[in-house]
Amino acid sequence: MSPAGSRTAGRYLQQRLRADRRTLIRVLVWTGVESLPAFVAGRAVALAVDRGFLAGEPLVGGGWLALLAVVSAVGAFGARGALLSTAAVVEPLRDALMTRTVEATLRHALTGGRVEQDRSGVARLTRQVEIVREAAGSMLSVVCRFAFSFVGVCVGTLTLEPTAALLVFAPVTVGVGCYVASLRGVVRAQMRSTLATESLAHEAWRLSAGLRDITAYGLEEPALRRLDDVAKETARAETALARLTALRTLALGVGGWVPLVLVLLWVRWGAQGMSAGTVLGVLTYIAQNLRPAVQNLVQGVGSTGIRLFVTLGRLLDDLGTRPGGAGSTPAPAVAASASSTRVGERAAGVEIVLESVSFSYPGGANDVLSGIDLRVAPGEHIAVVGPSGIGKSTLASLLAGTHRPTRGRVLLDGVDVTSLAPARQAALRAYLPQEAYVFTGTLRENLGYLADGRADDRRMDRAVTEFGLADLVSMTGGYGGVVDPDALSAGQRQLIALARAYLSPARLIVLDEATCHMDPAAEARAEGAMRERRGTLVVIAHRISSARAADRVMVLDGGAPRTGSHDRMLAESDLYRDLVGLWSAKSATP
Ligand SMILES: Nc1ncnc2c1ncn2[C@@H]1O[C@H](COP(=O)(O)OP(=O)(O)OP(=O)(O)O)[C@@H](O)[C@H]1O
Repeated sequence: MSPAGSRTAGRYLQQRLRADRRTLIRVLVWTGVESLPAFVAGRAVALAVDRGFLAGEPLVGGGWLALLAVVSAVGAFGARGALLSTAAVVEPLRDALMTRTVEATLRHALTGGRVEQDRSGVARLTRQVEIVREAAGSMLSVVCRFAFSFVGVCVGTLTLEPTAALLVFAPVTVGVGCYVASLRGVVRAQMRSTLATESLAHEAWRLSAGLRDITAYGLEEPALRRLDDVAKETARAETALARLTALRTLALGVGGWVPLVLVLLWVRWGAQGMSAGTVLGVLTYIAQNLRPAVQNLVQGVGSTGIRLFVTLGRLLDDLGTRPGGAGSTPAPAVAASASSTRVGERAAGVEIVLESVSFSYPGGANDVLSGIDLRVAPGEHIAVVGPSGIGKSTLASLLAGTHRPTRGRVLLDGVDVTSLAPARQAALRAYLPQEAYVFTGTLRENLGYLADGRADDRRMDRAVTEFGLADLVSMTGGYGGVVDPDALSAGQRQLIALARAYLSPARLIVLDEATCHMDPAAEARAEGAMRERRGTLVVIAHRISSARAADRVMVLDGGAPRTGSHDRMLAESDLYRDLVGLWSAKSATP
């Protein structure tokens, strides 16, 4: 991602919106209809109170409220139109990005690129395109709704009491204005933080890959200094981002709460002879319409908006600056492991759906897992975290079909996993528990055990490079050498099991702490290779690096599980924050 990425993204979005003005106007018209209640709500409440209920005319009061109900129904109809017209803006954007992705891939393939690498890259870019589509739709709705609600509230309040309108208009303009002005900096800080995190991963990877040479040449100190510099830059970038993100709360406070406080103070001490209906009307405008609109705007722009700019910036960077770049967007740590060694035939991902899944062990008094709902998209990479004994391994075995839910269903590509014949199950998914299974036999037999006879030496070479098994191959004297499981370390056994799953045609891989006996560098390398392999990946994580690298984290805490990105879970889940703290402390302990 180049630093100009967000500017490129902004220009691209502007071009797209300008090119389709008519659809954009439709969005505005429908959002206007949707926002009608914001124009009339306070006024209708004021009239209902003053001319109806307080004037002893309940029918008149009821009539005004009924009118408000009708306007709300029209607003709901408008919401439908707004949604459809937003889709009409966003879908062509998605199509255009997809077309560029496919064109770039074909161009690369025709000019001698590696088709295998492109395939995996297209999957990654497709995911990015989907993120852009969702975020662009959401941003368009949020911004248009805020604009109409703000105008509606100002106009409505003006018709009720001009001074109150000023008390609303001024703080919202200041709060939202300052926030919008700070956004450029926030996007830059977000990009800096993303780049710094990636550099850190890259540096750590380089270091671990070259450890032997570093020790041989006595270069430990400069290598550590370099890593230290990158780590410090990451810390600085994260701190700067956190500071700017705090502005969001300030903007919410100024734009959302200050108007309410000012109006209440003014009613108490400044307003002369203001009717009860007018006070209620103004408060209705603020509480019902203005505050939610400000909140949605600030939160939406702060998370979805930034994601949109950062993702689109990266995507355009990859498609534009590297015409053949459709296959070249892995994070550097992954890219390093994704050398020229790719498995020739890649599996497409499995869709996982959990429908109200509960499970208790026979004789157990309570459910270990209760009412879990989850959808994992094909090709998605999800990390499951939670305290010891919460049911992570149980969940893994339910996904693999080795346990049957007490209630609910686990569907793989729409089929109940427990209804699949064992051979079909085994072909669809590879499930690796903590203790890896290695048998007395040749290394070739061990590695190719799940590959259905399709793992030739060329593919095995690739797996060996990906997982750093070269030493083991020399130790056994080649693929034909016999492996003695008792002579291997637990980490070596896990590497063999991982390489075996990697070579299998399984479209779902479930790793239940399957890397727990490896050192962090070997683990990062192995998980990187698994991510590159495409297919759906579920990792029961026991290190922060696994959770950070996943598309989504699922936090099991005994209640309904939460899922979201690493950053989102950090912000939303106390338990996840605690776990991350614990992991960080552990990894810092010598
Ligand atoms: N075969 C079993 N029979 C009865 N209870 C079991 C069995 N296996 C696990 N449990 C219990 O189910 C609960 C969840 O266990 P599970 O191994 O899924 O948790 P976990 O979160 O993966 O733990 P850890 O992080 O320590 O691996 C625990 O209370 C455990 O004692």
